[in-house]
Amino acid sequence: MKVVVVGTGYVGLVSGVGLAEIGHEVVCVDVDQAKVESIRRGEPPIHEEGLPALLKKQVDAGRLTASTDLGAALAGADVSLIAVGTPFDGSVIDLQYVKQAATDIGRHLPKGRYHVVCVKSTVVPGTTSDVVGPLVEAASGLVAGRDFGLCMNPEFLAEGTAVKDFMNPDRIVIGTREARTESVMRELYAPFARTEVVVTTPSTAEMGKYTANALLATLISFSNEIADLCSRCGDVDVVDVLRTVYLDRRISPVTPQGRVSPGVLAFLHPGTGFGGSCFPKDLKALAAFGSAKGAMPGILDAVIARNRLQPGVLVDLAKQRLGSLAGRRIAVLGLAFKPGTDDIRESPAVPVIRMLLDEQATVVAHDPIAIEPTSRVLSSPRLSFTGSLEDALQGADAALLVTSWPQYKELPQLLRGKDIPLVDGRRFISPADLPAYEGIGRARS
Ligand SMILES: NC(=O)C1=CN([C@@H]2O[C@H](COP(=O)(O)OP(=O)(O)OC[C@H]3O[C@@H](n4cnc5c(N)ncnc54)[C@H](O)[C@@H]3O)[C@@H](O)[C@H]2O)C=CC1
Ligand SMILES: O=C(O)[C@H]1O[C@H](OP(=O)(O)OP(=O)(O)OC[C@H]2O[C@@H](n3ccc(=O)[nH]c3=O)[C@H](O)[C@@H]2O)[C@H](O)[C@@H](O)[C@@H]1O
Repeated sequence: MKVVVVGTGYVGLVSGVGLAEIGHEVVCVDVDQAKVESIRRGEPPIHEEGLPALLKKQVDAGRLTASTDLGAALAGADVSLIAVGTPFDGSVIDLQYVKQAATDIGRHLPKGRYHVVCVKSTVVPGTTSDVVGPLVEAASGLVAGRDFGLCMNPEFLAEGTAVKDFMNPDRIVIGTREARTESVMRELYAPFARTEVVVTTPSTAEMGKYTANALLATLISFSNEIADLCSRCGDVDVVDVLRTVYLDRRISPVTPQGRVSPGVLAFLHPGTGFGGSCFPKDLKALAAFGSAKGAMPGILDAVIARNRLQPGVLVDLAKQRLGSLAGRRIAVLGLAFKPGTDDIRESPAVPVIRMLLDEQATVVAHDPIAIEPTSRVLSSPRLSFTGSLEDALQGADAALLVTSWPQYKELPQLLRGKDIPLVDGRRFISPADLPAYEGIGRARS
């Protein structure tokens, strides 16, 4: 099939490369000329494990091309996937990019063939049917469901593991009211024959995507709230508390050997809170959407509120350990919102560093790949960056672990014999491996 992906960010580019890998002819379209040129060279504009090799392979094979010319790209295409950003504008979801993409597609909709317009961006219920469909109809003069197909197909990949996630989907959700569109989408994903497919309405698909993110974020804030209670109890450690809870067959899967396996535990680590381009904005957009519909999204509001507190919890732990932070040298370990990416959007490292600077501390920030984007949003005469973990620890009064980069597993070895307490914002290091350890959700040592 010929597929056009509109918007070549994390979702668009990874989906495009993945669809090319399973045999489709893909054109990645973006308004950003620099991104298009980078993709044409076979160089991903984003950091994502496995993407450079796969992109190069598909570009070299001629299965994936990139363009700013949507009209040319759409000629002869079977499906277009809208994968543009859907930010939160402070009060509601901002659909300007989705609307523009829908209108642009409508203007160039292939005539004389059944083309499916599919929304992959995360959008509030009703967007595909009530916004995208009418805009494509208005721009094309054609009728949705009769002349062209309309579909919502949410994406569940996570940054850092995006390629692996796309190539091994847990489920495929096809939100459409049309049998013909369903069969086009089934053909698109036919190589993922073993994956469960949920066929439903576009609005249900939209709501399912938000609900998946909202549940994961709720589990994180729930764990963090319990962690806060644990830290006030003395001799209680949240890690074992959560292990006790989540090793329950009603929550976690049972292996063929009959043992309950970690399940959701494999994902959950109490800590500095969730960041990234999705959980924060999706939770806010869903809560705002609910309020506008007359619902009372109290749980969603509480999830957001708890998350705002978490960077401060980490800084407070450092203060409890060191007393005043004024004039102290603090190593902040990790800037990316999670390991495996150089994305710092809504990273808790940013408020952590701001709070440390407000406390008059001197900050040396370490990250293997996210220094450049962070230095564009944070600067102070008391803030420096380094790509060397040893340099970050040199002369530090304390180290604050914010992102669980695998190389931080070496910290017990690097800190041996040094009087540098580690304040673990991800419960990433075993307390037993360090003489001076503070961790979120654990009575103070
Ligand atoms: N980042 C992630 O891990 C995931 C994101 N999502 C959702 O997918 C959507 C896209 O997210 P990201 O890929 O992170 O966004 P992004 O911001 O990385 O990329 C969006 C791209 O769309 C381009 N664009 C904007 N308007 C355009 C237009 N009219 N025509 C062509 N290109 C246009 C931008 O230049 C940009 O390259 C969002 O709704 C997000 O919530 C869903 C699952 C995972
Ligand atoms: O809709 C999206 O954009 C995506 O959002 C998340 O993916 P992502 O934000 O890339 O990464 P996650 O691994 O979910 O982590 C999000 C944030 O939560 C934090 N987190 C995660 C787990 C945890 O226990 N505690 C915690 O604070 C991470 O450090 C990170 O800051 C979801 O996991 C994806 O399924 C979804 O497709």
